[in-house]
Amino acid sequence: MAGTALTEPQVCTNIATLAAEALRKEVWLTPKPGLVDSANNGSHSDMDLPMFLRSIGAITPWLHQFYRLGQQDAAQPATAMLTRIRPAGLACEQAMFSATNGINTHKGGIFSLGILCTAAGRISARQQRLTRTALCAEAAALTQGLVERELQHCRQPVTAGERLFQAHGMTGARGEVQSGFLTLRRHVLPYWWTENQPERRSLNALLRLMAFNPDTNLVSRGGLSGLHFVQDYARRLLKNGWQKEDLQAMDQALISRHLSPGGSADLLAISTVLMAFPQ
Ligand SMILES: CC(C)(COP(=O)(O)OP(=O)(O)OC[C@H]1O[C@@H](n2cnc3c(N)ncnc32)[C@H](O[C@H]2O[C@H](COP(=O)(O)OP(=O)(O)OP(=O)(O)O)[C@@H](O)[C@H]2O)[C@@H]1O)[C@@H](O)C(=O)NCCC(=O)NCCS
Ligand SMILES: Nc1ncnc2[nH]cnc12
Repeated sequence: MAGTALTEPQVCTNIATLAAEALRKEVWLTPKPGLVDSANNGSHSDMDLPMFLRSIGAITPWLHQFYRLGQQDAAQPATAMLTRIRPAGLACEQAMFSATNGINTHKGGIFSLGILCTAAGRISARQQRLTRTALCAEAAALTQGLVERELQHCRQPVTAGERLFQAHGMTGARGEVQSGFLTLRRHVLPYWWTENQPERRSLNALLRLMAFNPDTNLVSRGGLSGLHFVQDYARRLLKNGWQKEDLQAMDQALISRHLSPGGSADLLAISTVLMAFPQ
């Protein structure tokens, strides 16, 4: 799929399929520092590639459901949509947990891709052109005020994201989606075509994500020093040029520190989906 933007009618009915394909492409991509891939399980003792594939199979029907909900409720104001789709989001999370025996493989990915599929449903129901710009703007509209409502006003932090907002002001997945995927639009998508070979293209995009994405997984596992270690390492490789051997060495460095850029892995799948659309 990489390298060719499908014609709009195909894309607007296939975005959920695109998203599932992007998740499978992400987990098979190898070598991914600290992450599950076809070579090893990265910094994870409780996840492997077959588990990720089962998880993707479980959440795929829900990605189609998010698209349909977006179509059905296209006339609803954007700010009303999160409440309307959250039950599907939570049900999708339960489907993931059932497929993984309770392991969190794609919680962040469900949120980001669920919003994106909902956005595509709304745009296509309005007979508007499906573009990266329109999708990112609609995703931002659907999550407007989410950080303020769920993080700034959070009294008792429970999740990593809530704890890290209070400790460091990190907004995680919520902030990324609410900004219309600003990290991707600024640091990843403009550089997508600098690599001609599809595998290097995805690996370079992942490196750019590790260099610039404020990944709450890294901070919840290794503190701010863990995030800065990964960002500095990735920026050095981007500056000096890299080969697969460099990523294999980085993989060992992250594994030895129990670091996993799970948020960046999610955003790699999001980037793959967005790049199937015209600007
Ligand atoms: C909206 C929520 C999803 C927010 O959840 P939470 O309060 O936990 O907030 P975050 O920490 O911000 O995000 C959760 C996951 O999002 C990914 N992520 C992290 N940073 C970013 C970022 N900067 N941009 C985008 N996405 C980001 C990341 O997910 C991936 O990593 C997880 C696997 O890694 P691992 O280290 O194993 O994670 P843990 O199991 O937590 O650690 P260990 O126990 O193993 O040590 C996996 O989730 C990947 O996807 C963050 O983990 C949520 O509150 C919510 O509302 N969910 C309901 C669904 C819903 O609302 N749907 C509506 C429409 S679909
Ligand atoms: N390949 C991967 N390894 C670990 N966490 C992830 N989250 C999303 N994709 C992942």
